[in-house]
Amino acid sequence: MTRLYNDPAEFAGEVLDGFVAAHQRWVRRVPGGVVRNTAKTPGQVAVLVGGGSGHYPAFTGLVGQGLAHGAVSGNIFASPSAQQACSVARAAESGGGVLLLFGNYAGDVLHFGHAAEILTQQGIPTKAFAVTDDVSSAPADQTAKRRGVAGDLTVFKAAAAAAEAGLDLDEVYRVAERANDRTRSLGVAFSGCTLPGADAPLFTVPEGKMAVGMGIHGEPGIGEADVPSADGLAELFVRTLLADLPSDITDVRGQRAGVILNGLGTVKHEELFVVYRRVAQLLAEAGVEVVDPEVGEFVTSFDLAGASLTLFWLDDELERYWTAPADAPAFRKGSLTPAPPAPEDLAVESAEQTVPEASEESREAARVVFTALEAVRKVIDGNADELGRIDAVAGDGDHGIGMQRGAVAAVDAAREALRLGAGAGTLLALAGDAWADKAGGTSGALWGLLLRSIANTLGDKEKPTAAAVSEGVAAGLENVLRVGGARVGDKTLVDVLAPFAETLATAVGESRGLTEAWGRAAEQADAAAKATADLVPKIGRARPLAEKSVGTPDAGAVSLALITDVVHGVLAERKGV
Ligand SMILES: Nc1ncnc2c1ncn2[C@@H]1O[C@H](COP(=O)(O)OP(=O)(O)O)[C@@H](O)[C@H]1O
Ligand SMILES: O=C(COP(=O)(O)O)[C@@H](O)CO
Repeated sequence: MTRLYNDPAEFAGEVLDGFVAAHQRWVRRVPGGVVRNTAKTPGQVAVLVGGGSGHYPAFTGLVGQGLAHGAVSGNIFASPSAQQACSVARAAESGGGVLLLFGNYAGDVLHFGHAAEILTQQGIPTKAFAVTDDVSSAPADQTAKRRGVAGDLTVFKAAAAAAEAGLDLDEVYRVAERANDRTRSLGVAFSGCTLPGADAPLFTVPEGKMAVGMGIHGEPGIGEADVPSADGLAELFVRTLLADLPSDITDVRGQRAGVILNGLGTVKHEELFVVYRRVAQLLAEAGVEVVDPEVGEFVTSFDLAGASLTLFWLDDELERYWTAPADAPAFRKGSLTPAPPAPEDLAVESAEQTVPEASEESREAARVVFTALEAVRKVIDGNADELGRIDAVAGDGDHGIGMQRGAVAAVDAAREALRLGAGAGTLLALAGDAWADKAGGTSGALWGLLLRSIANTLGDKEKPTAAAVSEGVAAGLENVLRVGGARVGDKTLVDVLAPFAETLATAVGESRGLTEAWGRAAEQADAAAKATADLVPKIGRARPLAEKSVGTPDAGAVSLALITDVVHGVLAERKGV
């Protein structure tokens, strides 16, 4: 149980406030996260790490000399937005480019990837890299599909030490890639975690059993076993990881490895030491020489009772970076010369917002779009708990909360845009950007993209026609497919968006008005959302839990169908746009 909180919605922000207040020697707060509070080294690559909140010391606790230059911090269990990553990167960079490092989760991949594009376009060369160390989340021949868990730390540490050593961006990226290729982790859990404000755990593990292959969001494991002794757990960990070696290691005898025994929440240091005692014996028996082992909490999941073991197979270069000194709030090694405090004022510019000139017809349409967004906010509010419940079956249970944050932000941005006299296109674009920024997560990125795609075809000059709306939805579908990489049948919101876009285009092609065409498409969307219950997920967080998800519809598909339905209501009331 997470007992100490104020307003659960404010939890992530308040964690950051307290963390910064307690660690001013290392960090300062900037919009989107934290950066080092020490002077920059001109020309050094800035290594930024990031992800959702709820995993301390990942990610903010790893900011400091020898480790990350900054951390981008999302809401609980939801990736931060591209806007947040850009803001932290601008504050942290010092002319050598930026490397963004994060675990391999759809939302993180989308937002950090987008941030890398934006920053590079703006003249800050930036690369993004996703860590994939969790052996239980995909087979050895599909390592790119694996999740990032406690092995985040070995990759962050190696890349950051390479940056500190003066390597350029391409070289630091190469080191991150090499460290990731040589990192493997396995986790287990004995009970689930409860998010602040929730009255039940996100998942449960039967009494006396442990979930094997547990992820850091409490994604249920790939198997279940009786709770073993401490030695039994050490044996499971070591046996599994020695059977999943990097491709360039055939014999472990004589190899050197960094080791992390990580507590995921409520497992005590004493228990970890008992497990580590046997891990060390087993590795020694296998002929593996352990270098700088770490036993403690490095990536957590609230009150999840669980642990993970990470092996980091070293070569000379990786060993140099693994053992290099570091000084961060939650990770210290060796000794280094303290850098002077940051002298510069990192205050981020906040420009007065303006909107492009719009025609009266487009401003009239903007009022309808605003009403539609308000209706979206209401329907999401009313269904947030149910969306969270559906998402928890095979995901991380945050879909309702994420959609709520996005919809609220979109309405606020749209209200401000109306006040400034925006046309329909600009209003929807600003609403989409705010949605992506405040929601984070996979659906935040995709909803931002979808709204922006529609906004682009509406523009601010013409009265939006049914054809323009339909083209915008089609462009949105194309962009979601391109960026998200899902296909129809993968059990995502694409399974609703595709038939919705197709039905809308057909009905508009038959010269139906927007309201009627949208109504037909919304009916189709509702049926398509229900039909996702029969599908087996092939992408995203639900994939490793494919069978568990059958019988429950996809959360993102359901929320999209709800939204198309309420927007139809608004159009019908207004007799079309
Ligand atoms: N690659 C993808 N393409 C399209 N939609 C996706 C993709 N991955 C996930 N989704 C959608 O996102 C929904 C989950 O949204 P959300 O809970 O906000 O994300 P997260 O899993 O990042 O917490 C899923 O139910 C699914 O509909
Ligand atoms: O939750 C996280 C990312 O999840 P998304 O599904 O990508 O939003 C974060 O905690 C791990 O970085």
